[in-house]
Amino acid sequence: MTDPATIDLSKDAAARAAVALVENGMKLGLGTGSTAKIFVDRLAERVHDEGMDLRCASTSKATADQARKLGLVVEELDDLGWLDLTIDGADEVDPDLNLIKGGGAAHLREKIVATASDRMVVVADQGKVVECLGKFKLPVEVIPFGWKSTRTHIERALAELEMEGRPIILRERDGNPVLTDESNLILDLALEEIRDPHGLARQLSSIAGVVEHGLFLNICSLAIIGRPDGSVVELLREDLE
Ligand SMILES: O=C(CO)[C@H](O)[C@H](O)COP(=O)(O)O
Repeated sequence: MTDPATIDLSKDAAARAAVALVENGMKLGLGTGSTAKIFVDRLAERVHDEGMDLRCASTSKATADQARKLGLVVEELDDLGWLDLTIDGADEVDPDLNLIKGGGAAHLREKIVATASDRMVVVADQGKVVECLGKFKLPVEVIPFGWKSTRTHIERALAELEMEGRPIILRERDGNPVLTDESNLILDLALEEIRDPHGLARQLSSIAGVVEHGLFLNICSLAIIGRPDGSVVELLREDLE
C-alpha cells in the first residue's frame, strides 16, 4: 500500500504546479477534497505574497469556509458569471482525461462550476490515474423522494448496458445517509469497469430522480499528476484547451 505521507507529497506537488497557472485578476473555481484543500492553502500563500486580486467560486461549503478563513474572496457563482479556470481533484482520471468525481459528495456543484469555466484542471496523485474508469465506485446524487424507485431505474439502466448485478450502495456515515450540500443522497455504483462512459452517462442522466452522476466527460483539459519526489506529469487534452 502507498504510504499516506508519500501521497501528500504528491498532492502538494500537483497543487503547487496548479497555483502557477493562476493569473492576477482571474475568476477562479475552487474544488473539493484533500488535494483541492492543499491547492487552496498554496493559493492563499501566493495571493498574500504577491498581493493578487482574485475572485473565487467554491464547489462546497467546506472549501468556501477554508478559503474565506485564509482571506480569499469567495462569491456566488452567479455573481461571478463565467470563470477563467477551475482547479479540482478527482477520484479517477483515464487516458482521455475523463474523470470519476464525487468521492467527497460534491460532484454536482463541482460539475456546475467546472462547466461554467473556460478551463478545468485536475490535480491528483498518481494513484488516481487508471486505464479504464470504474474501480472507484461511481457516485450518483439522487433526490431523497422515491430514491428506492430511482435505484430500480438505475439497475434497469445498468442491465441495458450489460452491467447487471453490480451493487448500488447508499452512502452512509455513522449509520446515517450522507446528505450533500443540496440535501440529496448519494448512491455509489460498484461497477468495476466502465467500458462505455458516454452511454452510461446518457442513461443515468435520463432517469427521473437522478440529479447528477460523477462522470466528468470531455470537461477536464489538463491533469497535473504529482509524484512523491515533487515532480509532476501533465496530461493534456489539446482539443479542450
Ligand atoms: O470529487 C471530489 C469531491 O466530490 C474530490 O475532488 C475527489 O474525491 C478527490 O478527492 P481527494 O483529492 O481527497 O482524493
